[in-house]
Amino acid sequence: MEKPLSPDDLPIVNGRIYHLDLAPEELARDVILVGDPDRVPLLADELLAEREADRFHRGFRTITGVARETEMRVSIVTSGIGAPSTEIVLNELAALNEIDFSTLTRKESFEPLNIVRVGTSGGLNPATPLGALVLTDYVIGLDNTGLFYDVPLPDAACAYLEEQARTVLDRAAQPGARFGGTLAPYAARADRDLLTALEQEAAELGITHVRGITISSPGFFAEQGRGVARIGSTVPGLLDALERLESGRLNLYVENLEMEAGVVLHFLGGLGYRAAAVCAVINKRNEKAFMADYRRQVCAGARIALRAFRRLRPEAGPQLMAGRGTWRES
Ligand SMILES: O=P(O)(O)O[C@H]1O[C@H](CO)[C@@H](O)[C@H]1O
Ligand SMILES: O=c1cc[nH]c(=O)[nH]1
Repeated sequence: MEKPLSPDDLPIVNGRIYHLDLAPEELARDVILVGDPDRVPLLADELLAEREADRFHRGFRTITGVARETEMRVSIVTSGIGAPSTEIVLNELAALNEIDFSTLTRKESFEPLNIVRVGTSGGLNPATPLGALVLTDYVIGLDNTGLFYDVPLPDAACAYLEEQARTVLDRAAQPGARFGGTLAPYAARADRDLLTALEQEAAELGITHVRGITISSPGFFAEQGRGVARIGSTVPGLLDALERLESGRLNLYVENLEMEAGVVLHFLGGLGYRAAAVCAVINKRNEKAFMADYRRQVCAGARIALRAFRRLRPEAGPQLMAGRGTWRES
């Protein structure tokens, strides 16, 4: 018999997972993951008919309820900013889904979660307008969080992108830079069915969108080509280098730059969950433009995610409240 997990392996406090402060029954099978905790109530107000759970701990807000339009249960969860914070959240979501909290052992069977990151990003393709939604087809992670998870390469395109990214970053490194040549990009891809469903829903709703390659950086400033006083950059021409990246047979543009999609698609793909990312372009560096109010765009991203979940699981049907605090999940 499997040994139960100990609290230092998986901290659970009063039946709730430590950072998210959630109990297993408070998590829906379909999840929208957002960077900003304030985006959780924004999307809940806009999209949910009823709320079941509303938790907030260590900056992570989660609201679970039933979506007005699809009548399906959904959890809207905060990832926080960047791969390290996101990695904690993803592990806790997987634990909520896969661990029996009463015995602290792994369940013999469970349904995979469906998770869509709905975020904001900087646009890299001059042809893609401000406010458009980028549906990530492939992602290149520049963080090293993903490197701690030895996920097999999803396909040959990922191998090609990793090689390309390594080459352009090495070439663009500042000569003599202490860390030049040490960046180790990893590639991952969105779940094919989820991506197709998102694209269909965006097209059906007439939402401006594009499918492309996303770059996930481990930070916002030097890691995204922004200058910093007094400290040099390891890769000063980062944006130009990324724009030169060739996608080979994929024939996709490098569309956007953000901070979480890499670890989301890499880690969840490795678990066999369905994962995708939809990020609004809120700035364009070539136009010196920045969109401070992007509420309409993230609501549109979340709406196509909800409709995509319904497209993937039409058999789920309306998930109405069966009694206070108890839900029928299919
Ligand atoms: O709007 P969110 O989802 O937070 O996403 C983007 O915004 C943050 C940076 O401002 C990073 O988290 C980046 O990935
Ligand atoms: O430029 C941007 C805009 C949003 N999010 C990012 O990570 N970068």
